[in-house]
Amino acid sequence: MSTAAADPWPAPVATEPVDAVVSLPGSKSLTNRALVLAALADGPSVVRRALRSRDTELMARALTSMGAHVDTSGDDWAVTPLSTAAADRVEVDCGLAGTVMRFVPPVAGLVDGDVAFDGDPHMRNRPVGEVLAALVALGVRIDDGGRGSLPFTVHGTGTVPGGTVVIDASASSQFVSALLLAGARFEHGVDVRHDGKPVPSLPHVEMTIAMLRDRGVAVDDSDANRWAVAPGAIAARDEAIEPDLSNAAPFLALAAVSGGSVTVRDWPTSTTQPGDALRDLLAQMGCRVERLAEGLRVTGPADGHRGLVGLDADLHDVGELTPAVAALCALASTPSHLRGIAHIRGHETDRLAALAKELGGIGADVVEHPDGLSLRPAALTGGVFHTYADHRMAHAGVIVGAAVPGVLVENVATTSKTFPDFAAFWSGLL
Ligand SMILES: O=C(O)C1=C[C@@H](OP(=O)(O)O)[C@@H](O)[C@H](O)C1
Ligand SMILES: C=C(OP(=O)(O)O)C(=O)O
Repeated sequence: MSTAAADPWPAPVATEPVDAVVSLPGSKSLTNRALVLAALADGPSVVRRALRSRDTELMARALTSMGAHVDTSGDDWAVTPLSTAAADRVEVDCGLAGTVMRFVPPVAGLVDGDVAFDGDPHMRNRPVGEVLAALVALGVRIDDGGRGSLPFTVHGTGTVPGGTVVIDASASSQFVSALLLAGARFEHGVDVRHDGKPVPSLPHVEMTIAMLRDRGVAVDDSDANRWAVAPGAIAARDEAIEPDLSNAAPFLALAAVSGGSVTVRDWPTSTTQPGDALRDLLAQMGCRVERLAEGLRVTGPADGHRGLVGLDADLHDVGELTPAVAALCALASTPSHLRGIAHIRGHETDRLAALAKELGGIGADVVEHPDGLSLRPAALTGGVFHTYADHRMAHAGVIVGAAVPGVLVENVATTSKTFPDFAAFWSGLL
């Protein structure tokens, strides 16, 4: 049962070193890929330990409304694939989920019927035009009123010719993943070539490729900036979802700021999740990071955040870790420079602007750059920390709030995008 947290929410302060072992919910990125692939598969699938959160429930609903079936009643979600029957006019709510807005339109092309997409107000600002233009080039009819953004309608016919397409995926790796996930079901497969500034979050493309190969799909990624998916069946799978390693960031950060230890159970020994980079980032900041039989344990410096050293890092590949990492940098005792993350201005909010404003608002010495942030040590104070409906801004707020009395996190409930009952879970650790 979820309980409504106060708004703004007084973030609990870690008055002593936290010592905790936590089991975290499943990965958003793995769950939503597994659901899409199951909907396109050659038989029924099971997605075990699926993440139950707003983004994954929106995905389950989108696929079900198009004619697949996702049974979300238990922890293991049974998926019956899409049928070839015509769908009635279907409406897909993308919420604020990039994975729904980008991954579902190629699937809609494979449905015989109209699928209308819209989402939260801010979702209309998040980029998707490259995916729509690519689908048009691959033979799908789309009406987006010439905007290249939500709302739009995909007029599916049940088949997509596919073939070669050139896109600029510098705004989001999800553009590439979207085309690859459904590409095997296009008549000629898909051959995606990227032309533009470097693709961010490339580990997420590697995650897509690994999941496709695991389902028997042939993917050629031997050339940089080119991914070719051969036409063919996508095998049904029974797969367990790993814990969400990006959502581990605030919990491991809690060890770092309190000078305690937090162990995340079931940390995979090998993974495609970019959150695995936290091991290295936290070690660079002065934490002890150990793999134990129980999971991954992070121990903060003896004097907590005062012992943290700043970070000079290019986060281009792992941009979604920026809010939590920036919060730690604001608390560190030496300067930091986070670079290579211009693209996170297109995330749930403009994260560079939001972090500069909100961390600055509680006393951080932070400078916003076109592609990053620099932070220097400063004494932080309490105050309201706005989240802009961004779950990871809420994570940043609770991290600084664990170290600094009087931080009030506005709309902490927005964490439900990728984590059920976050505020209650967090309070239980402090
Ligand atoms: O494919 C995915 O599951 C994701 C890709 C990344 O998106 P961008 O490439 O837009 O950064 C990441 O930030 C997002 O949280 C999840
Ligand atoms: C960028 C993110 O989400 P989305 O999948 O909505 O793009 C994120 O979770 O940090």
